Amino acid sequence: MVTLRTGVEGDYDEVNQLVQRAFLNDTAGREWDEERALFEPGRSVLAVDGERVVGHVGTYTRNLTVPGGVLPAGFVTVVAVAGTHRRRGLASAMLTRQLGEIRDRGEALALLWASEAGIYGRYGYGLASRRLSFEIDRREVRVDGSRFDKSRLDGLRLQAGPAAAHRAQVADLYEQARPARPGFASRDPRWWDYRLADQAWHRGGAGPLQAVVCLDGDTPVGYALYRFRSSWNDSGPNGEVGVMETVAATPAAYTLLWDYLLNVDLTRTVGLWLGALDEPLQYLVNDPRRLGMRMGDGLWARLLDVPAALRARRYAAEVDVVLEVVDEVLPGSGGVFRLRGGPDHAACEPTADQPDLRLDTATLAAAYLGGNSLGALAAAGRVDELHPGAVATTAPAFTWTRAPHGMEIF
Ligand SMILES: CC(=O)SCCNC(=O)CCNC(=O)[C@H](O)C(C)(C)COP(=O)(O)OP(=O)(O)OC[C@H]1O[C@@H](n2cnc3c(N)ncnc32)[C@H](O)[C@@H]1OP(=O)(O)O
Repeated sequence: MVTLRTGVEGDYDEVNQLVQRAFLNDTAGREWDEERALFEPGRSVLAVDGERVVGHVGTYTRNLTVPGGVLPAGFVTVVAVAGTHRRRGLASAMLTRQLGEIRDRGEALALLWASEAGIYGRYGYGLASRRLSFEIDRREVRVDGSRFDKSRLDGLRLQAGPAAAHRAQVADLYEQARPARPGFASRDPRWWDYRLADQAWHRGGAGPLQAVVCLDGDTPVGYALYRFRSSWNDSGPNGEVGVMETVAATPAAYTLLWDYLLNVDLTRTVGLWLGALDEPLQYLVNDPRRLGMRMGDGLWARLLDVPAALRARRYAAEVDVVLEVVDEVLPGSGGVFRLRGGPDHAACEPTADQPDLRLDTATLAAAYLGGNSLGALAAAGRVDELHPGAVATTAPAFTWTRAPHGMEIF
């Protein structure tokens, strides 16, 4: 008989074996130091068959940036069920229990990256951000100097080297940028160990992790993390630059960093898999079509305490609306709520007033980070307009200056 239990410290190795098998990974030669340090056993739900671990869902404790605010969230991870025990409801049982536990800790939302996009909608998760990936034929693309005032680059310089050598500068810059970008997550030292992990298997056939830091005088104002992949063919050099993340405090720093990344001798391709939907690069180059952009799904969000989540963010325009939120998985998390918000305030409480809009919790989650328009969701039939005109007055408030950006898989 399969039962569920909370994880304990000694579970890591068996859980990890289960997870690696479920993800079809070849584990030969891999060490797990960075991943092990992130394991929060008391936040894991395990399915056990006798002594054997046959299922697992995990949660990390981190803070998430939302439009105009930062809030604690449950970062859901390593969901796996043994091949011998699938399609009998184990993942559903673990994921539902986990959502209740996250809510009981006072975290207003859960967040995850989905291995397959068909899995999580049934549990009330909505696709809250999308990513733009780039595969750039770098010889065809250049930063277009005619599009900006080149004098803004005066005084900037670059330093490049192994990422570990630049860790302090990179972490400081990320920390400065984090509160302003919805989708960014807090990174304590364990998360930096994980982010900068550089064993052979982390490299995926490319070289060691590199950093390039942009300095204004002596002040760091931006960085990029990347790897080179050396390659040659009959025509000569065919190397790649694989960009992991770029963070810049100013447009000038961003411009100089990309100019550097696009101009590495002996490379032909520059790739960025987890770019933002509003990645400024697309507005900076001579030939955006050659950036090889493709859209994919990003962060999935699940609201657990609707009023707390709606109070935690700010709104691009003044809004006063009554929302009926339908939650069939966790009925206690749904209800009718009045939201009053604006660029510098937000209040949200249950109300007995008549709703203006009715939507399910996954639809509200999809709009929550500002990455999807309520108008577009309404056009898909996912929002019922109970008060004429309520979509048009509410939708602008839920947008934000920048698109939500999930820059790292957790
Ligand atoms: C946040 C993350 O970690 S994402 C990683 C998810 N894990 C993986 O992809 C690893 C490989 N896959 C697995 O380990 C398992 O197949 C899991 C965890 C995805 C599902 O586990 P199961 O115990 O089989 O799921 P369970 O039996 O509870 O099924 C729940 C529902 O999800 C559906 N489902 C399961 N897997 C998938 C899928 N890959 N795509 C679409 N639907 C799926 C089932 O059909 C079922 O639907 P229903 O409610 O309409 O009947």
